[in-house]
Order: sequence, then structure tokens, then C-alpha cells
Amino acid sequence: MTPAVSPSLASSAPVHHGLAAHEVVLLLETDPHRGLTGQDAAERRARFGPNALPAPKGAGLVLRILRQFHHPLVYVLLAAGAITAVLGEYVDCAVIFGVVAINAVVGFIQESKAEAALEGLRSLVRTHAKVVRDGHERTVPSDDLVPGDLVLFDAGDKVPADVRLTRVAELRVNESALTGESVPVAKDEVVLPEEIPVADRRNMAYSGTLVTTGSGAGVVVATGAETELGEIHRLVGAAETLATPLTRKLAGFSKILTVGILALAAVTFGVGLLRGQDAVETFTAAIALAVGAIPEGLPAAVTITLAIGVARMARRRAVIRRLPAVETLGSTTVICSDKTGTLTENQMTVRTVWTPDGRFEVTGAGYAPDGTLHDSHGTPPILDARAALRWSLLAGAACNDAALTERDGRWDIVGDPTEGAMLVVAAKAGLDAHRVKDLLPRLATIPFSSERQYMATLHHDRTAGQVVLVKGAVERVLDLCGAQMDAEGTVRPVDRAAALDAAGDLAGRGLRVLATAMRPATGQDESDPKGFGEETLSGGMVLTGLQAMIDPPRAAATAAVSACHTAGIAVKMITGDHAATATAIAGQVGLFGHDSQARDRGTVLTGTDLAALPAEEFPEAVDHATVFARVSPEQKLRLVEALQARGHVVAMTGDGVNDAPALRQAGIGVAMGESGTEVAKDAADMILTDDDFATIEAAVEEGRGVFDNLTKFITWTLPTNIGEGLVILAAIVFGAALPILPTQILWINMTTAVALGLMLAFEPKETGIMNRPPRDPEQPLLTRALMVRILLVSTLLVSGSWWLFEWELANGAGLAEARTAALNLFVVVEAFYLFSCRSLTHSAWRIGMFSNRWLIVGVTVQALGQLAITYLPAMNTIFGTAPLGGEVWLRILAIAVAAGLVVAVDKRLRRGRE
Ligand SMILES: Nc1ncnc2c1ncn2[C@@H]1O[C@H](COP(=O)(O)OP(=O)(O)OP(=O)(O)O)[C@@H](O)[C@H]1O
Repeated sequence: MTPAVSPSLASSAPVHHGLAAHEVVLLLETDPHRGLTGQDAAERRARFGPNALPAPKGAGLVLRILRQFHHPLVYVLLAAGAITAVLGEYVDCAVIFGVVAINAVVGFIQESKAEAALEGLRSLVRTHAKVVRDGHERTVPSDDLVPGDLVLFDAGDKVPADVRLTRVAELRVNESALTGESVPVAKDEVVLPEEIPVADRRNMAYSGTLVTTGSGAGVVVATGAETELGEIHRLVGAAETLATPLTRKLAGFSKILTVGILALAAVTFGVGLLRGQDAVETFTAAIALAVGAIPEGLPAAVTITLAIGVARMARRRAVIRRLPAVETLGSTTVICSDKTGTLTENQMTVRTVWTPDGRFEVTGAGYAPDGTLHDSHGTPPILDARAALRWSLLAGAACNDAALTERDGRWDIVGDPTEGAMLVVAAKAGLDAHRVKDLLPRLATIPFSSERQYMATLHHDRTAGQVVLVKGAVERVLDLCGAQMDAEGTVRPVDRAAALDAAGDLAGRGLRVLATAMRPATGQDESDPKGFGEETLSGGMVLTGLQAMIDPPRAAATAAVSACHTAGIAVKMITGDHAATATAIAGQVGLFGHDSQARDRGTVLTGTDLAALPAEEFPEAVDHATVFARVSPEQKLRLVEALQARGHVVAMTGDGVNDAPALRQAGIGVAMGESGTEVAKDAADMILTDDDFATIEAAVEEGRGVFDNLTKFITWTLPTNIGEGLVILAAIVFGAALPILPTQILWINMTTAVALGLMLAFEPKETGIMNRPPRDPEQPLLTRALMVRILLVSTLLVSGSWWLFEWELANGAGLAEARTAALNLFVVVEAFYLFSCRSLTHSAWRIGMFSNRWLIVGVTVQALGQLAITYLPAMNTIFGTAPLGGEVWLRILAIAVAAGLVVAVDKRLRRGRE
């Protein structure tokens, strides 16, 4: 029977750090060894809810709707509406208020959609936690944790809930998410006074903090909103904004523009009055000028275009964590990529085992232990007569934390693929994991780390008493070795040169080479496993062999690298692996381009080379190199900084704890969704859910597309605004009749922005988007050529509508009819120009007229709207329009076609010049 959970569980209990570990276990009714039962966990989950922070509520519905009215333009409109009401112009008043209401509704829907799209992304990056339930260790989504769960964590993990620690091993936690202090804090299990502040509670690990070193276990005491992080969340109400540098810049720009235009409208009003024009009419005209000239759709369009870009990237398996990354991606000039797992499959298979007295080839593929070892004569070795080989295989399999699994005949590994490959080769020689464990029970471990580049273990051995086994990077292991072993097990002085030669030869074929070594324990230092440390190894190890494994390049990597090169983006490999292996793989995926000589011109630098470079030569050398081998994570930060000093926009991949600073420094920090640590993901701007290099290239492509679409929208919308403003300005200044009425201007602005302009956000990427150089981040959105085009179209709009208005009047049309013609001309020219804006450089025909079906939908809706405003009597009354005859439409179309041709010629001429 499940015990009833005591009420104390429900309270967020700050007392837990004041209790001994066993008291916490009792209080939370859990089992310190077997954890909760599955049933217990399910019941608690039902009772306490998921271990997740409540979604940021953001502003309430009413507030969010009200916010839509918080815009200088809307204030102007509301004031105008009020004044027209006072003056008894009820129709105008109703139109103005109607437009404001529709605008608010559209804005609200768009904003909600963009927010929902971003919210959806968050669920794509779910974190997992290691938990013990029913006596078994398993991985569950962090959301499923409940108070009383026994959780485990290692370096690189994010602490999944508030945990009272029960066991720690050199545990250090970065609590900056909670305390702002970025120096990692050491943790232990001692009981602490009850009134101690959070920052000093050494026996607690808090949700959202990051494990930087060591490991720990403990009992979950609070989940979700009850955690310390939840508390902070509640206080700050941390809601992510949709703002990016670009949206902020544009918002600033439209504010200045608004003020300027309002001033111009005021002056216009003054001029009209001085000329003795009717005050009410002049006033509404001035309002129309303001409404027409202010590009009110701009901020919303930017946000929506960005949100659509983010969704497109997610579909291509790149999850954006920070919105500004979308902009930065488009201007990336260098991608620094890991080798293992990003450019390669991370599917290791040992192909060759070299020992000081012979070399053995290995058959078989993948992780299935089906295959054999054989010497150069094709004879399988007898292990008992091959001491060095036997000890090399034993070191590979016993100094190893991975495990082989088999399900329905399919073999796979749990853990590090390098270690998996070494398990497989040992199994192929008859040393399967169970046998190895039996032969050599492990007593102590020095874990692998990227800085140390090796792993060492101490084992009990029936014959030798105790043995030390080591595996790791060849140079590092050789540094530990004073001797080497031959077939008979005889130990002689190590022939370093021969081993390095063999390793160089294997690495030159693109194989990843690890060395293995052993040493019988001498009895003095290892008798107490607690004393087993790095210092006990140096100099005394015996080299037993080298194991060389293939890790095939990813299928899509070569094409992606070449696409980056065409796009003017340099790709650099940064790896912990050997220079020869790195260079061979770099060659296979085409990092050196077509330049086979590149290698010889110093484009490969090792960590040692980097350390030896004088500071003033560093940035140039880094900029020039393509491969960085045997690089430590700390050096990655220097590499990013050097490239940035050379003016590059850098995208950098990383998956380990120590990669976090470099990821943060890079313009785009890229973490690996499958293999990355939580720490790396936390520091990243973008997460690749498939770890594949090709995904970065895809994201860059999408980033460029987003920028294109923004530019297209702006290029499309500004002529309308300028045109409308100018028409009114000219009418008032020249004292002429208004060719388009204020309410009609409102109609044009509100309907075309939504039905036509926004459809550009759905534009597919243009072909050839990756054939141009990266965008300079300093470059303004609008080039000079585009400004000229905007002015050109504005002029065409003003002169065309004005001419048509006058022509209709001169040929017997009434005022309402002439205005309707001018109004329709405006919209039809805009619709034609919309198709032109689908590509800023090429003709719309070339990119396929119907490739954006949203555009067709939008144009159809707009066309129906135009028919309604022209022919429905009710609309005629409201907007002061009148039905048009067929020949007027012909004139409108003719002018629109002519305008379209002018723009096409402008494009053609510019293309020719460029
Ligand atoms: N599990 C391991 N045990 C012992 N040594 C290892 C292990 N994994 C890797 N090594 C050695 O340490 C070196 C550095 O490994 P690290 O994991 O830092 O980089 P990497 O995986 O080779 O490259 P990348 O940075 O491209 O992912 C490897 O070249 C290898 O020689």
C-alpha cells in the first residue's frame, strides 16, 4: 500500500537544509536507495502537478487589447474621431472608430499568433532528469519529477528541481540563475542552520542552476512554482519579449517619423487655414495626411516576419532560443564547428589495433560485435599469446563507462561512442563486457575530460593484485608511459617515435586514434583506492597499443560546407582530436575547398601552436586557419574573440560545460540538442535538434530569407505612405479638391497592409540566396537603390492618381466617381508593385507567379474589398465612393501596368549595372 503523503510535502519547505539527509528521506516518505515507486510518483504528480514553471501569464486579455490602442497614431485617430463627432460628421466619425477597432483586433490576433509560435518552440527543448524509481535508474522528462524523487546529476546537467543533497562527489554548481554569482559554489551534505540564506545553503541544489563539475544525488523537496526559481519567477514575472535590436531600431524610427509627420500635418492645417479654407475639411485632411504617411504596420510586420522565420527554422531542426539570433544568422561570416558528431556521424568503429609488436585489422561494421581481428596474414590472434593486444583490449573495455545493448538483433550503445567502439572491438576478440567486469572489478576512476584527454581506472586483478588502466589521446598517454609491452608481456623502454609514427599514419587516414596503457599496481599508492589520482600515473605506465576508429563524415556535411563557401561563409573545424585525423576529415568534407595545397600553407593549427603565437599575430593567424586541432575548450573563447576582432560575425558550436563562455561570446552560440549538456544549451542562442552541421547552414539560409522578407515589406509599404501623404499635402498646399478623402485613405492603409503587405512575410526564399555574400550587420535595411525605387513608386502613385482624378473630372465624372477611380488606382498599383517586391532584384515572373499562395489569397480578398467599396451602396455612402464604368477600370489597369513596367526597367537597369 502506498503511504499517504504527509501534508508537510505540500508546503515549500525551507527547513530541508536544516535536517539531516535521513530526516528529509523520512519526511518526504521516500526510499533512500530504491526511490519512489512508479505508483507513488504518479499519485504525487497528480497532486503536485508538473515540475514546470507556470507559463508567463503576461498581460491579461483586457490589458493586451488595450495595449493595441497605445500608439501615437491611434491617439491622433481617436482625437480626430472625437472632433468629427463634435462637428456632427457622424459617418466619418464611425469610419474612424471602426478602423481603429479593426486595427486593434488585427494587431491583437497577430501578436497572439507570434507569441504562440515562440511559446511552442519552448516545448521543443525539453530537459530530462536522471531519477531512481522502483530501484532502477532511468531518465524521465524533468516535468515528471515529484517531491520525494531521488535524482542524480553530473557535470553539465541542469539541476531539475530543488534538491536536498544526500551524496556529493566534488560537486560544484553555478547558481548565477538564482543568485547572479557566476563563480561555481562547492556543495556537500552537511546539516545547516535553519535560518541560513539561499546563497549559503551548501547542502541544497536549486532548480535551474548548472552543475559545472562533479556529481551528486539527492531528494527532490520542491518542484515547479514551489522552487526558489519559481519564487523568483513569480516576483519578476519574467516574460520574454519579442523585441530584437532591429525591432527596437524600427520602433524608434517610426516614432521619430510619427512626430515629424504630425508636425507636417499641423503645418499643413495652418497653411490651409491661412488660405481661408474650410477649417473642418482642412482638419480632416491634415489627419488624413498623418494617417496616410505613418507606416503603422511596420513594427507588427517585423515581429511577424521574425516569428515566421523562427518557425521555419524549427521545422528544419534549428530551435532559436533568442530572437535576435534570427537577424544575426543572416550576417554570419564564419562558422566554427566541432568535428565529432557535427561534421561526422559520431558512429565509431575500431578498424585497426596497433601494438608495439604487431598490427591487427578488424572486420565488421556498426556496434554489432560480429567481426574478427586478424594479422597481416589474415590469421586471428590468440589472445593468451598476445599480451600487449590483450591488455590493450582490456584497457579499452574496462576503462570504459559505456554499455552495449541489443534489441531485436539491433546493437546500440549507451554512453560515449568512442568508448562504445572499444567495447565492441574487445567483444569481437572474445572479451565481452561481463567477462571484463569479472576479470577486473573496478575500484576507482579518474574520469575523462576534454582538458585531461585521458581516462584512468584502478582494478582488482586476480593475478597482479591491482592494475591501473589508461586510455586516451596518444600524446597524453605517451607522456604517462616509460615503457611498452610486447607479445610475451615483456616490458621494455618505450619507443615513442615508433608509436607516434604509427598513430600519425592511422590518423592521416582520418581515423581517430586512442592509446592504451596499463601498469600493475606497485602496492604503495593504490592500496587505498581513495589515493588514486593523476599524480600516481605519471611516468610509470606501460604502453600496450593504439586503437584506431573510423567516424564517417555526415552525408549532408560536404554539400552544406560547399553551400557555405558559395555563400561567402568560412567554415572552420575546432576539435579536441589529433591534427592528422582532423585534417583528413576536414579534407573529406571539403573544408579546404578545392585547394589541395591549402594544408601546406599553414591552415591547420594545434592548441600548442595557438599557445605559442604572439598576441599581435593571433587574430590574423586564426582568421587564416581552417582546422584547429587538440584545442581545449578554454581556447575556444580566444578563437571567437580573435575572429570577432577581425570583424567576423561568428557562429560557434559547443556541447560541453566548458564551451559555455565561447558560446555566449559568439554572435550565434550553437548547442547540440542530442549530445549537448544543459549548460551548453543554456548558453546557446540556437539548438540543433539533430546535431548536424547541415542544420546550421539551413538556419543561415532561413536567416537570410527573414531579412529579405523584411526588406521587401519595407520597400513595398513606404511608397504607399509617402504617396498618400504627398497627395493630401499637394491638395492642401495648392488649394485643390482632395483626390482621395481621409476616410478612403484609412481604408487603403488598413486593408492593404493586412491583405497585401503581410503576405510578403510568407515569401519563400529566393533561389540563389546562398550565392551572395553575408549581409554586413552595419548596412542599413534599405540600400540607396531601394530608396530610389521607393521614391520612384511614390511619384508614380501620386502623379498617376492625380492625373486620373483630373482626367475623370474633366471628362464629365462626378467628384465621388473621380475619387473612387483614384482610390482604386492606388490599390491596383500597390497590388502590382507587391508582385514586383517578391524579388528586389529579379522580375516576378522569374520566381514563379504562384509560389506564394498566400499572396494570391491576399490579392483576391483585396479585390473583393475593392469591388465592395466601389459597388455596394452602403459602402458608397460611408466612404463617399461611387460605382465605376468598365472603361475606368481599363484606364486604371493601363496605368498600373505602365507603373509596373517602369519598376521592371529600373530593376533591369540596376541589375545590368551591378
Ligand atoms: N572517453 C574517452 N576516454 C579517453 N580518451 C578520450 C575519450 N574521448 C576522447 N578521448 C581523447 O581525447 C581527445 C579529445 O576529445 P574531445 O572529446 O575533447 O574532442 P573530440 O570529441 O575529439 O572532438 P570535438 O571537439 O570535435 O567533439 C580525443 O581525440 C581522444 O584522443
